[in-house]
Amino acid sequence: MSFMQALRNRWTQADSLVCVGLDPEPAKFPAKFAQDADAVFNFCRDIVDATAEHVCAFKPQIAHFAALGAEDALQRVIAHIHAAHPGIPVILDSKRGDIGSTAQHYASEAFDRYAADAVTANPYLGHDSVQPFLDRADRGVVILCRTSNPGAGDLQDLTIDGRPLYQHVAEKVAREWNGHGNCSLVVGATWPAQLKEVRAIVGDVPFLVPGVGAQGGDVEAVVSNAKTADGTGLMVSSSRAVLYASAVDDYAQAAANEARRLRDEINRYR
Ligand SMILES: O=C(O)c1cc(=O)[nH]c(=O)n1[C@@H]1O[C@H](COP(=O)(O)O)[C@@H](O)[C@H]1O
Repeated sequence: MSFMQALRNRWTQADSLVCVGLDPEPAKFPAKFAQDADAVFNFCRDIVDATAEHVCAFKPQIAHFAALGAEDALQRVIAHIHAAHPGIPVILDSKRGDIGSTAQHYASEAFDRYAADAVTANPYLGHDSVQPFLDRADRGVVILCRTSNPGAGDLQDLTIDGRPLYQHVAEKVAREWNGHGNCSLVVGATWPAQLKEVRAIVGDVPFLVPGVGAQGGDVEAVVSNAKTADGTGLMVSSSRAVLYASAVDDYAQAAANEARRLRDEINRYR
C-alpha cells in the first residue's frame, strides 16, 4: 500500500491526525534503562506499542539514533512498527538533500535500508535533488517548506518575485513535483499564519506539522488554519511531550495518555 493510502486509512480508521516522533535521548529515559544495553530499541518499542492506537504515523528522527551509533536499533524499531502495527506508516525524518547521484543513495537509505514509507527532504538543491525520492511513487516525500524553528524566516521568508521563498517552495511542490501525488510539506505549528497561506496555495497536499508540545504551538490555530475541507490533511507531530511525559516507570502509559489527549484536542477543532 502506498504511503498516502496508508495515511488516509489511518486518518479514518484511527480517527487521528497525530504523528508521534521517536527522538531517543537516553539521558531522559527512566532509570530502569540505565543498565539496558538495548535501551534505545526497548524504549522506542514501548512507546510505539503504547501509542500506536492513537496515531496516524510514526516519525523516527535519524540523528537521534545515528549520534548514538544506534542505526541498528532504528532499523529494528521500523521493522517492529511494520510487524506489530501493520498499516501505520513510518516517516524517516532525515531531511536529506544533495546532488541527484548522491540523493539516489539517500532514497535507497530511507526506503530500502530502513523500509520507511516516507522521508523528510530538504528542497534547496532543487528538483534533481528530490527526484530520486519523488520517483518512488509508493513512498511519501515530506518537503521542508516553513520550518518550526525560531530562525525559519532567515532564509525561508526572503522575498523573491514579490513572495516569500517558502511560498515558492509550496507552489513548486504542488504544481511541479507532485506528479505521483506522493508529496507532503513541513509547516511548523509555531507559524499559524503561514500554515493558512500555504494551505491556500497547495489545496489538499498533506502537511507534517511539528511544533506542538515542547515547542509551544497552538493546536486550535493549527487545525483551524491548516486542515483540508474534509477535516484531515494533517500529521500533527509531537516528540518530546509524548516520549518524556513521565521519567519514571509509568512512561509508556504517560506517553499513551499524552498521544490520546493530543488526538482528542485536535479532533475537537476538525
Ligand atoms: O521535520 C521535522 O520533523 C521537523 C521540522 C520542523 O520544522 N521542526 C521540527 O522540530 N522537526 C522535528 O520535530 C522534532 C521535535 O519535536 P518536539 O520534540 O515535539 O518539539 C525533531 O525531531 C525535529 O527534527
